[in-house]
Amino acid sequence: MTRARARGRDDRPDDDAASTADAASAATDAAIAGATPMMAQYLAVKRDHPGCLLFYRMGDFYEMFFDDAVLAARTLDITLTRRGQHKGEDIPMAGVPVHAAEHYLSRLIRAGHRVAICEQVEDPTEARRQRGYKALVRREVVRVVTPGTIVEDTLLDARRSNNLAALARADGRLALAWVDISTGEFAVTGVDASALTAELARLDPCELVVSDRLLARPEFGPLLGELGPALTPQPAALFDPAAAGRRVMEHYGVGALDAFGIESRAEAAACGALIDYVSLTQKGRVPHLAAPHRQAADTVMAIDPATRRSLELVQTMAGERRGSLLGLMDLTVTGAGARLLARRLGAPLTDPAAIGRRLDAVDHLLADEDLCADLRRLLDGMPDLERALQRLSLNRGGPRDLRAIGDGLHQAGLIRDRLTRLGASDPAPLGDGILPAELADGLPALGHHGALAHRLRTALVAEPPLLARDGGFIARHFDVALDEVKSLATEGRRHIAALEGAHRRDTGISSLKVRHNNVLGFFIEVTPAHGDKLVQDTRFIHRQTLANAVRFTTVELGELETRLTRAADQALAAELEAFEGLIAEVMAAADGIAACAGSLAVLDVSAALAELARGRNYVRPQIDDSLNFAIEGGRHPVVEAFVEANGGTRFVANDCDLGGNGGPGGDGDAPGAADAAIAPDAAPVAGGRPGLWLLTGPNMAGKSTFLRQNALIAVMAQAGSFVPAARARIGVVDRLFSRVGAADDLARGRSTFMVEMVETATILNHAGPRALVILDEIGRGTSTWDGLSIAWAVVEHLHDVNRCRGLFATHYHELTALAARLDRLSCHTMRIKEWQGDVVFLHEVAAGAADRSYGIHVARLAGLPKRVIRRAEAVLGQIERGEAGSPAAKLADDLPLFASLRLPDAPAAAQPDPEPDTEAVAALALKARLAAIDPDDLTPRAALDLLYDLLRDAGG
Ligand SMILES: Nc1ncnc2c1ncn2[C@@H]1O[C@H](COP(=O)(O)OP(=O)(O)OP(=O)(O)O)[C@@H](O)[C@H]1O
Repeated sequence: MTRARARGRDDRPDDDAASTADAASAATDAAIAGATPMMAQYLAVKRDHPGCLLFYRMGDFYEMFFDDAVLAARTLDITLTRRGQHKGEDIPMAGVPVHAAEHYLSRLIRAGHRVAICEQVEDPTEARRQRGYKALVRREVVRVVTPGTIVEDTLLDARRSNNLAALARADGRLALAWVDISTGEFAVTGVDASALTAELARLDPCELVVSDRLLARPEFGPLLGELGPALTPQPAALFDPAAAGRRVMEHYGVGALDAFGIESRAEAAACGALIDYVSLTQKGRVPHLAAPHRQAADTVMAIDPATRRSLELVQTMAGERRGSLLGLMDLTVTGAGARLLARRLGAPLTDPAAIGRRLDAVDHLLADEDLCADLRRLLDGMPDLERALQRLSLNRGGPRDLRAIGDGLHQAGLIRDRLTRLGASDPAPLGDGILPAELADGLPALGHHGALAHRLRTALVAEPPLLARDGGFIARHFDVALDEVKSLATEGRRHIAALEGAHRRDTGISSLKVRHNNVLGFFIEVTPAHGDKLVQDTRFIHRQTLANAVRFTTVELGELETRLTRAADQALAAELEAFEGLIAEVMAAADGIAACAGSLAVLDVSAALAELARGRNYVRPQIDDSLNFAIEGGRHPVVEAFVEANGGTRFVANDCDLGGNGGPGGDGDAPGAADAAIAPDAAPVAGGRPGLWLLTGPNMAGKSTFLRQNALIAVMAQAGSFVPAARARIGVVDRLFSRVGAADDLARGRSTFMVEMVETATILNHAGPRALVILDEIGRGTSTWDGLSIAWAVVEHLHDVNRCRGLFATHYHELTALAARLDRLSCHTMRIKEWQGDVVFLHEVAAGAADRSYGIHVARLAGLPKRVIRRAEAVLGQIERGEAGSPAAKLADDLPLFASLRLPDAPAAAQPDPEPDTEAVAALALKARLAAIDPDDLTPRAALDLLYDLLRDAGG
């Protein structure tokens, strides 16, 4: 469903939508009436699946007609042709071969389309036998492929979740439910309208199902419309809370929703709508889904979409995983581990005890290097249990998935053995070798599957084919009857070889061969030179003459073939029966297998984070309920890796202390209720510092890097990872805001400055005392005075109203004057050294304020022409010299901003808004222009032109 479609409904009442749908349906009915039987069947199926491209099965092809064909030809770059006529007009047609359909499907889905797969549901020969030569084969849609309902490996990214979400509203409350069909995870949460975009940004669903009625509401339509092709409107009836609740209870066979912690009718509606939608697209077949897990709204750190983007948590601004925080941190060795790590990083926790549990596991595996290495070795190459299970549960799996489950469960047993062996053979570095809860709790799920693993591994050959219909996947000795049928087939092949030998002897043609193809079956082939000889021989029946071969058959060969085919059919039927039986055994253990897969993912993530901490020298953060934010020797994880990988200088570590005096519960050193989460060897880090740092310093000195690294450290720590620092103590951050770097949003008609202001407004309206706010160069996108005024007021607001922890980087050095008045604001600067007229960036953060920006120095480094640099230096010199008592100072004096500096207690609204002194501005500009002239550089002609210009500008 496209954005245009979704948008189009925004301002349309439901009745109109219904009447449009009725009109479309009436038009289709009329079209069906005049069509050939096949076209009538096609049009009827198409009518029943609005909004979908229809893949209509014709023999070995899926064919598309009319507009579908035109669209598919354009998207897939395939030939657009014609097939017959409809109402006197050619029917456009495009087709894709069935064996390559997945490839084309993936491209259509990625392009935002939905595809209904319409299969032949009876054998064409049977149809003709029953209903005559012209009988039309029955066809049905067996599945609707949408971005959120795919499970095939070729269509999925192994290391990314594929969330399908549903948004519901009931009794004025909103709820979001989401499921990853490829893994079976299912969760639901209540959500505030104000937090909806943040929540959707976290889940990053590839498809969002929403009722058309909700979409028609002005407060949701445009907002959700921005999700573009991922939006799937559905009739409001799908979201009826009572019916949806019943659907959930039915699906799980429970009598009440309390078992899942589902609290509101909106939550029930979202869960039920999701199950219904899956069932609709899978034509009644719902895959294995874990029971919905209810996530309380405040258990994860809220991070809005702009912050996620600017911090490049899971992908860079350019959309790459490489170069993002996840790209750096992801040392997992399994797809399930990678998906779990991405989820954790996207949703850092806020409960110190839960974070501590994760950190304990990392700590343990960091200390026990052997265990960590063994786990990673055993996990490496582990099949994707979750996804194999889901494919099997949807009847879309193959023998390879069954074998994957057998191998995965077997490997899980080895991992369990290795974990329980701990203490007996290991030095047990943490004292007694007892596993931390995060790892120990997963142990039971890893066991108990030995018998099933053994059965699957003995039933299936080591490398089975992808599709069951190809046969040849059941191992020898698994089924005596099958072995017998198979030996018949093998024997038959021996008989054929013997027959070939006999015919060669009889005819004296040594080049005679018995061959096989799909059209003729088995046949005898000789070269044309020997053809006549066999034609004369009555035992040989002529079948075909080609340029370089003549083909025959014999009665004996025909009989042998029949015996062989029968044996092969029997063998395949027996294999398919065994296949179904094995799937049933796997599905009976589905919950246990899913739990096992979950435990393996946790182990993979814990071991990967331990490996990361070891390799990069990260430390365990101390997380508690205070309002501290004390980082000693912090580093930017990604920039550090980049600087060091490129043979540059070492990354300079910096402290950041936003300790929380003055805030609620904000005693700097009191660890609060979360002592359990504190690392055993951690000593308290100094607390009680002001909450807001104003950071000034030259361009390129490392301000943005410093800002970002502190935000990233908070994310990493609360996601349960060690952090790049010498020591870190963090009172949980409940919301993270970052406005770093500028980007315009032309698609939404917003300029760079507008985007900056919208994002700043979000922060000022939502940041509470537990938030961490990172603001970089607010106000730079407009004129100097406007920008400075805005930055000034923003700092005051953050300090007085939001009272949050924050870092504010700016080139407006004038802001440092605020520190005298705002007690929680302290000034810091990036240190540099001036040496022989050059500037050396030390990348060190120190107390104090910068006096200049050295922008011209950076411009020189960037290679601006010498002439421009000289001119810029002259302009700057003039402006700086003119500061005292000059028109510039007068101008500054007149501005309301500085007036408020002089009278800090006067309410801002009471200040008059004097007109700027335009004459002073003109005089200043003229002076700057004159100072920038280098007479030796001018030709006589240019000098004359300049003189005329100056006279004109001066009004002469
Ligand atoms: N602590 C550090 N140690 C080593 N190199 C650093 C450090 N911080 C920053 N750098 C290097 O300096 C470069 C510039 O840093 P950054 O973009 O943070 O500067 P900035 O002060 O924000 O600049 P601007 O004001 O121009 O935006 C980085 O790309 C990085 O290579």
